[in-house]
Amino acid sequence: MPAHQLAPDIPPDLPTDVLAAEQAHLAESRAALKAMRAHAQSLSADAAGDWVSQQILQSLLDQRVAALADHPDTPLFFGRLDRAGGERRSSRRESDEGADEERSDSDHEHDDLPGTIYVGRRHVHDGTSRALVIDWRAPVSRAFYQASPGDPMGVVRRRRFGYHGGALTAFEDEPLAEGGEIGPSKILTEEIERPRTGPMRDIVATIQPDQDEIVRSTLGQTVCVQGAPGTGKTAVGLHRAAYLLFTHRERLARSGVMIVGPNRAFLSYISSVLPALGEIKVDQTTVAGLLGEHATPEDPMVAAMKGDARMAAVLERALWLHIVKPEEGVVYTQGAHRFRVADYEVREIVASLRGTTRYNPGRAALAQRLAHMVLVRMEQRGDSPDDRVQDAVARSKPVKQLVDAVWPKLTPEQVLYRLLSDPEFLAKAAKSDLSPEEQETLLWRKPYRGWKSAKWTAADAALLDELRDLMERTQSLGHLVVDEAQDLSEMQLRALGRRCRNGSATVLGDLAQGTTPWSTRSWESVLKHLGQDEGEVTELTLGFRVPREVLDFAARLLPSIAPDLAAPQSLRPGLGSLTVRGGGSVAEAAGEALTKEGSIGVIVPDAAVEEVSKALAGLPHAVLDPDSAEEHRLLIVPATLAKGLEYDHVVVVEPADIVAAEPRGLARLYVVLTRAVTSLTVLHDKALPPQLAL
Ligand SMILES: Nc1ncnc2c1ncn2[C@@H]1O[C@H](COP(=O)(O)OP(=O)(O)OP(=O)(O)O)[C@@H](O)[C@H]1O
Repeated sequence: MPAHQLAPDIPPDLPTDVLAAEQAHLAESRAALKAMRAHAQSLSADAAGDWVSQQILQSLLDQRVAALADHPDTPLFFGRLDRAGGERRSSRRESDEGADEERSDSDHEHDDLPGTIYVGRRHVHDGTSRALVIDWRAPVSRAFYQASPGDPMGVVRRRRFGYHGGALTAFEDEPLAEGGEIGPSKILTEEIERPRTGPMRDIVATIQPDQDEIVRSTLGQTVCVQGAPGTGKTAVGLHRAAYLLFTHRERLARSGVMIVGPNRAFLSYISSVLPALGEIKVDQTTVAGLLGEHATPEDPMVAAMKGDARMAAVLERALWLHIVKPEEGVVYTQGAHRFRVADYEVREIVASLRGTTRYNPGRAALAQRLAHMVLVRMEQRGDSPDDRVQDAVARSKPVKQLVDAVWPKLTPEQVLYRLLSDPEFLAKAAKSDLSPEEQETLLWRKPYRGWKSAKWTAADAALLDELRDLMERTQSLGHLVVDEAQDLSEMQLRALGRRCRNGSATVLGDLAQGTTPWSTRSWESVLKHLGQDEGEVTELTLGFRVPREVLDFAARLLPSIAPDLAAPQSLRPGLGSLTVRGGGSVAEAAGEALTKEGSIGVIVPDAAVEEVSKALAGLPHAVLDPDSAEEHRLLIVPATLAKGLEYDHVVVVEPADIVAAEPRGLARLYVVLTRAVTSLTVLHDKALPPQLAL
């Protein structure tokens, strides 16, 4: 076991000379980072030739300066590796597959590394380019997360550092070269146990080996992670984004990386993790943010039907049904001359374009092909028209009129409006893909007066997006991280799939936490609809958030909501963390929680928010508001917004009402019962669901 198993306060048996040396290294690294920042600040964008280039260069320099900021409360390094041999050696030997394809600048500087390296949040070097701290994402840092006595990966000793505020106050050694077992790390446990305040924080210092495997999987690999509540899926997804951006900086700067989460409260909760890791250029959004903020309420049965992947073929037919069989040709007049394209020629062109192009480029191509035929006629007459003439003919009135009549200009809204309001048109588009009853389900009960006044729902947003893509190709990003993916409909998955068509994805979720009527039952199906069939499904099994006692309690719901999943495991026993109270007062429970350290979430049925807020009138509190930057220790959280969030102390009010509020209410209850880090208090006046009865 470690030579120096230490608490974060300076322990009496600490070898002070070793600690002093490490503190000196921290001071030296901080000074070097300051110098790197000063150097970046001194660089001028004036060297760039024109004004636009100057602005671009200046923005790059500003980003570089921002990335080099030293946050005094955040440890600059958290680990050290003493590698076999001790002499300077090359990190090339330790490179991994992904990093071989493309290397960041800082990696080039790692070619000749000292035998002892410090692993931290960013790369720091002194004036002679000696590496003082190495980025956790560099290939050589991998051993910090993966090395074990069974496979030391060339590491003799791993040292973990403990910090108090910004000061280095402890360390703990793990000898790796001597074989045998190493016990649990106290510093690691303390980091995991640290009370939560405010938004989610990064886990770079304590990423576990199985999590690290996912974080460092190569850019081309789509990974799908099934994991029980609190196993670190979200954390892993965010760290993978940071890892990929570091390893493939140039490529991903061009194509982009995006995080898609379940709601704005969740986005606000995770928003500071990537910036803390120096990654400020990642879009974080919700499905609604991506597909359109349409939120007209809708019967879940109808929404489920609209979310079915069979709609894709129906939409495709609906769009192409708008093409009218050409019955006439075109006559183009130039001076005294008339040039004709016959009706059968127009039919041939249309037939050859159909199915070989998206709708809008097809329209443009039809105009150009007609113009080209006119040009051929001109040439046959002895003229020598050039490309400009072809463009002019393509834009001419007779050609435009014919194109509009045969291949009409459309918007996605027009097509969907027609589909949802015209039974005959729907029947034609649906063919045998949808039964008459299913078609009936889709049709608006009360059609809108026109497509412009139609009010769209969240499920419609995915249909409109599908149509938009049939008209014009959607641009693909380099990598997409999709959180809480179990809740997405097949059509939503297709929409996200388009956005990583030429890239890859990290898909995160838990089949047991599916709360929508269209929640998936299998990850293979999710990958299929995402268009990433080759994706690898993997599982995280150890929970970091929820104490065992609480997790075991919540897991009683599993046989009813996800019978195929194994019971989740928790890292932390958390004895005494669970209280179940019949007839207890919410003000009293919240008051008790306020006497302890950390954040408090009072999770209530959505309909009870106001009532509970009144009951807590005597205590400073707020209702969870994703758009407010204000921080409150005591928050009332509507049950439907709790997904992905966590609080030190959770009070769950009236489980029976949470279950009764929606068709997958039991799964919702499982979600809310698994938000607690330290304690869970369940208050009920009504009977608990039978699965939970103690
Ligand atoms: N290796 C780790 N070291 C320290 N903390 C960790 C580690 N992995 C996860 N955590 C912490 O555990 C908590 C749960 O992580 P996270 O929210 O990523 O889990 P999740 O699997 O997405 O949960 P849920 O399914 O409930 O949304 C977070 O506070 C996270 O920081």
